[in-house]
Parts: sequence; C-alpha cells; structure tokens
Amino acid sequence: MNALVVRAAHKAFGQVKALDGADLAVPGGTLTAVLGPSGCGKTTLLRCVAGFERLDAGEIALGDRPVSGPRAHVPAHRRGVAVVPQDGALFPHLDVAGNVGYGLDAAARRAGRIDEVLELVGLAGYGSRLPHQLSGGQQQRVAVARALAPRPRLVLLDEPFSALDAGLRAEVRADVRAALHADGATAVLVTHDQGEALSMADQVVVMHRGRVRQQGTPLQVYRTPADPWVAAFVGDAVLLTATADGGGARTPLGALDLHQPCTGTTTVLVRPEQIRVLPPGDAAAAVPATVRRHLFHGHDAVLDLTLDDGTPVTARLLDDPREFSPGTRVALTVSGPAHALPAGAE
Ligand SMILES: Nc1ncnc2c1ncn2[C@@H]1O[C@H](COP(=O)(O)OP(=O)(O)OP(=O)(O)O)[C@@H](O)[C@H]1O
Repeated sequence: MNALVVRAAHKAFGQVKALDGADLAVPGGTLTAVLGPSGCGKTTLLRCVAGFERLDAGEIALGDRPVSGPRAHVPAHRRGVAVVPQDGALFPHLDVAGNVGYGLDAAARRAGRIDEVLELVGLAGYGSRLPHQLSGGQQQRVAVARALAPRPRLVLLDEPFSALDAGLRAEVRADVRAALHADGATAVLVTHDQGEALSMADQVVVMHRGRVRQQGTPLQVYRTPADPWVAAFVGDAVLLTATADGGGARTPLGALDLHQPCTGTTTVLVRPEQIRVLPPGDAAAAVPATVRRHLFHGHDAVLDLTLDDGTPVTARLLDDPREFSPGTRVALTVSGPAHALPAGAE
C-alpha cells in the first residue's frame, strides 16, 4: 500500500508555479528520493506534504487519509510526519537523549525507544553529549534518530547531507539508509544530487519545473529515462539521432540493440561507460572519431570525442592508463543496448 500519494498538486507563489501538477506515490516502508535541479519545486512539495504550506489545487493522502485537498487541510502537527532539515536543527541546550526524546511519550521512553534509535543510527552511548560536542555527521544522525523516535507515518529529509564533506557524506548516507530500512520507516529524501538519489533510494522521482517527469527504480531512471531531459539530468548522456527498426537502431555509432523495441526516427541514449575506445582500424565495426579533450579524475577519466560526421560523444574510461591528446584518432564501439527516447520533450 502507498504511504503517500500526491495527485495533481499545484502551488504558486505569485507568478511562479512551484508545483504545476505534480503526481507521485510512495510505497510504505521504502525510501523515495525526489530528485531535481534547484528551483524545480522539491522543497515546496516537501513543505506541502508536511503541512507547512497549503496546496492551491490537487490532493495529498497519507495512507488512506486525505491531508491536503479541496476539503481538507490537516495541520502539520497532526499529520504524523517528521522532518529532518538540512542543518539538523538540534536543540543546542539539550543533550542527545533529550533531543531524541523530545516529544516522545513516557511509555516509549520507558520502552527504551531513545536507546533503540540511537543504536540504529550508530550512536549508542552518545546520549549525554551536547550537540556542540558532535561532528556534523553525528548531528545529522541525531536528527534522523529524533525523527524516527515517535515512529512517524512518514519521514521527510530535506537535503540532509549537503553540509557534510564528501568523505563523510557517503558513510552517513549509507548508515541513514540502513537505519530507515531497519526501522521499517517510509521516507522521502529531497536532493539535487543524482549520485545520492541513485545510491540511496528504492525509487527515484525526477522533478522538473513543478512536475514529475519520471518515477521508477534507480536502474530504470538511469537506463531507460522517460525523455531526453531526464536522460541528461540523471547522468552523462550521449544522445544520437537514429532510425529504429524494432529491436535495433542505426546510429552514428553503428547498429545498436535497444532495451525496448521502437520504430522510425528517434533519439537513442548511450551512457559514456558503454563506449569502448580502440586504436583506429582495430575492429571492422568500430566508428572512427577524434579526441577533443581528455579529463583525468582519478577514479575514472572522461574523453570528449567527435565522430567524423560531427556528432559529439563522451566516453568514460575506467582503470585505463592510456593518455589521449587532442586530435588523436581512435575508433569506438558500444557495449550493451541503447535506449530509444520518446520524441518531443526537451
Ligand atoms: N515562499 C516563497 N515565496 C516565493 N517564491 C517561492 C517561495 N518558496 C519557493 N518559491 C519559488 O518556487 C520555486 C520552487 O522553489 P523550491 O524551493 O520548491 O525549489 P527546490 O527544487 O527545492 O530548489 P532548491 O534545490 O534550490 O532548494 C522557486 O522558483 C522559488 O523561488
């Protein structure tokens, strides 16, 4: 059953349509990431679900209970929704146990719920510390423990890892994900970070200009994006004009198999990690190309290339010691299927 359903949600601030018909459904017990660029309406969606903002039109239901809509606006404190803000917003004068237990009833305290959630977020034994005695990552863990403590119907996380440095972020993300799952929580994470959404979430909701462009598993939105905009937003995209004839397509990178059948003129998506870079003339079916730029990133390298017909292509190289200077001639092949994108959307 869905723990949260948003239908045709509209919310404007003056002339700005922050939500312009947003639809989404969040199954109970899952973590859903709402992913989109700055200004696409993510925070507004989250604030409407929490009950901090009223919808202009549309509906929000938590389980089978309508909470926002033409006939209902349940106030925030009666929705059973917990919010983890960007900065954690801990009470500075209360220790960790005081923060986590704030608002928790006596029975839950006696039952050991504070220790239980601190253990879940990896902070067993930290109950008597004050917030200023904790690292940024630990403070966010406390904020998550505080949100989980009263067993809310829904936990909303608003870019909760954005203030953490990159090394710490990956660890805190993984631990928070594990804690939410272990507690059986339903959670919605708002983020503009594709890696965060794809690595943490059970399902990803991609937003653009106040609407949901696609909802699916991380693999679905990455491999089979709904349109060219989603394709380019959730990762690096090589977009090729193509003629499809069912299970395959003719493209500037040769004949490619398709994930899903398609016919006629279309645009197909290939991800840069699917492109193999060979010496010129190495394989009969390889397509000649010229290197424009080679960017080394440590864990991988990105090669910008141009095919002889002018088509730009990007290849991602893993564990590849070769160095390519601009102007080097190479030949390209593609491994794995491409994805035919529906025409029309920008
Ligand atoms: N209270 C407000 N008053 C006026 N405009 C607002 C208000 N809140 C949001 N907006 C506008 O609505 C649009 C959507 O904003 P929102 O904060 O929901 O986007 P976002 O996707 O969360 O962006 P970010 O990732 O930068 O936080 C933006 O154009 C924003 O300027």
